[in-house]
Amino acid sequence: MAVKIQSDELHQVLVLSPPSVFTSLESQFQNRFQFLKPWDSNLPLLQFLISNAQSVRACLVTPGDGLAVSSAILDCLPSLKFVVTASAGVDHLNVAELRRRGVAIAYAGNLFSQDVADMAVGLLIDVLRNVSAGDRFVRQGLWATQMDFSLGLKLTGKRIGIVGLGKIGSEVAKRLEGFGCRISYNSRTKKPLVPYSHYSNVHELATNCDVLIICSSLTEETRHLINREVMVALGKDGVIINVGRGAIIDEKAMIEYLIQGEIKGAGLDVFEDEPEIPKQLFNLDNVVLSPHVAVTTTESIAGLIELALENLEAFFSNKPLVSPFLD
Ligand SMILES: O=CC(=O)O
Repeated sequence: MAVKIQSDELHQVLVLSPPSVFTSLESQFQNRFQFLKPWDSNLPLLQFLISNAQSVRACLVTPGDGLAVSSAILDCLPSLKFVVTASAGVDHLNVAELRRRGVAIAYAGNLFSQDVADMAVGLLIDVLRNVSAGDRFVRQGLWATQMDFSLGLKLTGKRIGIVGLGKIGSEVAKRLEGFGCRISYNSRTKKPLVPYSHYSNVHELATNCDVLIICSSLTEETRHLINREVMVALGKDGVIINVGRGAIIDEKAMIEYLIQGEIKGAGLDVFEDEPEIPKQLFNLDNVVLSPHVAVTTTESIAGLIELALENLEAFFSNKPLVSPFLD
């Protein structure tokens, strides 16, 4: 659906993060909004904001660029009333501080859920059936000379533990039911209408599953939720898939356990200190690595731009936001 232009006025919007999905598709915002881009200036960020952004009311941010929307930044933006993030997760925003300052937040909501769920299943099949490892084996010319390519593991019938049964987790469950898997989940409270087994304790979930799929958001409660004890409970044939946030897993412990064979394998789209990846992971054939792209498809990015435009239009027209982040 095309966004209707409400007025001829060109609203200024600060793009806080360095060149991103928003700036690569800037032409779609033109005639409606004018981007203010700090990185085009030689001034340090805060100085740029003090000199140029005093009247800016809205800004766009993307996660994963190491730039948290800190109090120091907000202090330089006295007129800011609206932040749009290009993400479903909001762990890069200081939500409490934004709330305190009366700044509204719009986010991607459920826009990416199906794509992320597809990726989780893709990573799981890859880890279990050695898809990427097989690709390396063939490309390296080893097929004709070596007959010992490792056996994969069957997906059908696997006991899947979903950590965080929100929209993404539910989409993962739906897909894996189709593969004949048995689904359980961990969340604070049991969901009344859900047919899957509920474990309020992630350790118990791991004890009763072959695979853990991390779909939750990163909060102080979920940081390092998947720790050594949970990995030991998952066991030597256990597989971990992470499409949530890197820091939900104790990454150092996981790498140690992957090397020692204490868990079987992992499929990882997110990392604790991304885009910095621990080098030990590069040598592990039982790990599939992905550069935090579970959310990004051509279709999802088109949807994201449309959503950002609709949210900006709603904000500047004093209408309800299309995808407000409400906690
Ligand atoms: O990880 C990506 C997102 O939070 O949208």
